[in-house]
Amino acid sequence: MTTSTRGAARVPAVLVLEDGRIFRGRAYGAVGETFGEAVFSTGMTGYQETLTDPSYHRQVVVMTAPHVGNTGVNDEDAESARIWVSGYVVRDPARVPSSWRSRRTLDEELAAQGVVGISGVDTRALTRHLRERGAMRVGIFSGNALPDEGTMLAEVRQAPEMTGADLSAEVATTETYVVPAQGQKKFTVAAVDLGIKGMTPYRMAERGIEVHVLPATASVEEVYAVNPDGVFFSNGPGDPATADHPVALMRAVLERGTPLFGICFGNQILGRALGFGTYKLKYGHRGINQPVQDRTTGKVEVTAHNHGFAVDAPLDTVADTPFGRAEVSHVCLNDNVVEGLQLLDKPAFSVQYHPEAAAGPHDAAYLFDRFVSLMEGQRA
Ligand SMILES: NC(=O)CC[C@H](N)C(=O)O
Repeated sequence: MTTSTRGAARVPAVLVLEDGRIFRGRAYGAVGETFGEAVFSTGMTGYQETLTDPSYHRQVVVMTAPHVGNTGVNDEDAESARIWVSGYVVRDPARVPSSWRSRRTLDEELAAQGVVGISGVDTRALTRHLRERGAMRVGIFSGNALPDEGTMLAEVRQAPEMTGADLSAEVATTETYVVPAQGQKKFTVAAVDLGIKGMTPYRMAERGIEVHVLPATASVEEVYAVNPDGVFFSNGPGDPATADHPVALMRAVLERGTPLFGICFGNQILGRALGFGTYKLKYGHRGINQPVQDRTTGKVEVTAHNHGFAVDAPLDTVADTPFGRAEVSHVCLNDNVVEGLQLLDKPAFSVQYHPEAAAGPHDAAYLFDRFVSLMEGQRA
């Protein structure tokens, strides 16, 4: 059993929002200072997957679940090789984790990876504030001698904004690697890594797909050098309005008519490739309990989300695009945000949420089967 050292718990910490609101608490994880965009996640569980999701790069994640760290940190559930959140905000951290898989406490893991957090925060009040005012920049400062409030606020206001941030290259692989198909190999997919989560190639591999994960900077030639049956565009951090290279790459794939699937950032890139705009949501969707309707079947699914931007596409008309007709295939039932796109004249579709479900319910796993069907259709 692992027990927490809880050494940092006696050190004071302050959370300073860019609009001047301040929350006081205690250090959690590493002691120091950090900056990012304050966002909240409504997942009751799955914190290890959240922390290691590269799409959270440069974001300070506020957990709305009041009790965090209960199952410690294990060696199996990370979605990438490191924690990507720039800061972590919790109300009441577990004092002693309890799970047969736990190897370390969350407090220890955050400290070991140098991630500055804060505990003892009224996360309900903070979340309500972010819902009212929108996601904004934030700083966490911990230590026994903290700067005065004016100095901290000035530092927060100097931190970079999420709008206009081009971050994929900071998180994506620089070398191509292959995730082998499980069982008999049926298809080859070129997956463009914009910040991919580990579960995504795994979901393809378990369907007989050999996945070649390529850097975000991959050229059209590099994509087609693997002789793909399908091309995949991953999730990733940052503002999709900056993703000009992936948009150009995707247009080349659409031109050739290769089956195409995109998740999250990949959905925003498909939106842009088709000529739609993207925009920043007031406070985004993050968590594992978001209702989405698949308009192609009418079915409602409960899904995992992590997005701060969305595609601006017409909800009720079929759009004419440079690649033929396109429609909104999925919509969020909370706020009517576009959650999926599909082309009617080409084998291409995408969703704004996370069918790989890490963490989250498995309702949307059928989307990987849809991708397989597109590749089968292309061979027939
Ligand atoms: N998970 C993702 O791919 C997020 C996409 C994009 N960075 C957003 O916040 O909307």
